[in-house]
Amino acid sequence: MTPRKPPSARGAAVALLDQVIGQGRMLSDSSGVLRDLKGSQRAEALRLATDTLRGLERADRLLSRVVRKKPPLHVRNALRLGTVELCLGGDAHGVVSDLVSHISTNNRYRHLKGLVNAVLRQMAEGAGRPWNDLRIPRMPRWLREPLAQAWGNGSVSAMEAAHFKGAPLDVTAKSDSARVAEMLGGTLLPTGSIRLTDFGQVSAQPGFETGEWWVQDAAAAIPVRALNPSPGMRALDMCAAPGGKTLQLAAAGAEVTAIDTSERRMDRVRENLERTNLSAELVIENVLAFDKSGYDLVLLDAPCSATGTIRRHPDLPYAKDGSEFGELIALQAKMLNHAVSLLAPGGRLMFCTCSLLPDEGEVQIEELLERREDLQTEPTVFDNLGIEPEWLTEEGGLRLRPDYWSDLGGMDGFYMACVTQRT
Ligand SMILES: C[S@@+](CC[C@H](N)C(=O)[O-])C[C@H]1O[C@@H](n2cnc3c(N)ncnc32)[C@H](O)[C@@H]1O
Repeated sequence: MTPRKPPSARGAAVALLDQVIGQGRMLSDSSGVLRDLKGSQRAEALRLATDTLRGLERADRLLSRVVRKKPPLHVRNALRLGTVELCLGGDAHGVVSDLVSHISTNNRYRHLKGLVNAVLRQMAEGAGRPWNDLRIPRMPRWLREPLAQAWGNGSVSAMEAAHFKGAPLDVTAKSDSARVAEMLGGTLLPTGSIRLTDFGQVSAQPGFETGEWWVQDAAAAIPVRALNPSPGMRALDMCAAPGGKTLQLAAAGAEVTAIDTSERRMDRVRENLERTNLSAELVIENVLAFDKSGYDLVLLDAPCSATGTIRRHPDLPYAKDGSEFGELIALQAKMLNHAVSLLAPGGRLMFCTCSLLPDEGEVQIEELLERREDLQTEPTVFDNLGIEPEWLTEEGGLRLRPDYWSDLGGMDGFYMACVTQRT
């Protein structure tokens, strides 16, 4: 029996694209495809798939000029990947021969290897040259339309420019942000996060092993900064995994209970707590069934569309179609009602979602305030945090968007609001 040829990173990247575009599965759910690859090849396959998804619209536009009849998805994805790589300066010989050989090893598509060879050669020889003149890739219509309705076409174009640029790496320091910024050679942002633009493997950076910081987008770090926990406060992190906000609460000295339904994701919280030498009580449970109350601080970082994270997850617009968002919106409303019931008298609730859709942010809080006249928002919690006053919203929340801080490298899209009982 001839030994099976080990998969190449490019071949695996094409399979990842099939999974995202053909099966609606996110890249984070890629362990099956990457199983037979070495660590560095896995990272390479993920990088290639991510770059391709970011430039997909441009690749399709160039390919439509040279391919008359659309080939099957797997071959189209190989052409897309090759086109993006070539247009971004990849080595023509390596890209073309590797993808042709990948297609030749597949009985179903072998007859199309000549097409792959001819098209990618054309791309390498000049058909890919207009790349930089093509428009910034747009989000698919199912997402672009509701966002344009909410924020206007100009803002959506600015968000798309931020998505196309991708994201730097932001970290939160356990204690001394200025010292950690210096140690990592990063920039200290106005809100206290540290931004790295040129970084290698995260776990190889100084201070990672010793737990002096953790990865957390600058926008995601703001809800806990706004809550400003004091040592000894009882804090409930209702949807905690992988634990960025749990770590912030614990680092501030709060007594934290962290809940999540996912055992696998809770393992990440446990590892993060161990690495940073911080502690929290971990509860694996549906938060709607959790009925211990009396918390000074309740943080509800609710499950949502995650449309604020497209800079880092360009697969999202292709893996999703918005059909599950209605269920998420209903769940967020239920969780908000429940979260309020767990507060101690005088306690504060921080609701947040990494979403760009007002239905998962502003509208949730407006509707909560309509349902519960005894509640109010506390916009003053966002004072002196290094954010721009125009990011505050009418109902008393804070709206963050990927096109904000464009000169500093952007931020995730996020919504947050602090809710208290009226006195
Ligand atoms: C947006 S993520 C939380 C991110 C986290 N707060 C952080 O900062 O790292 C949402 C989390 O909610 C959890 N979740 C979803 N439904 C839940 C439920 N009914 N009860 C508890 N956790 C839930 C998911 O497993 C997921 O880990």
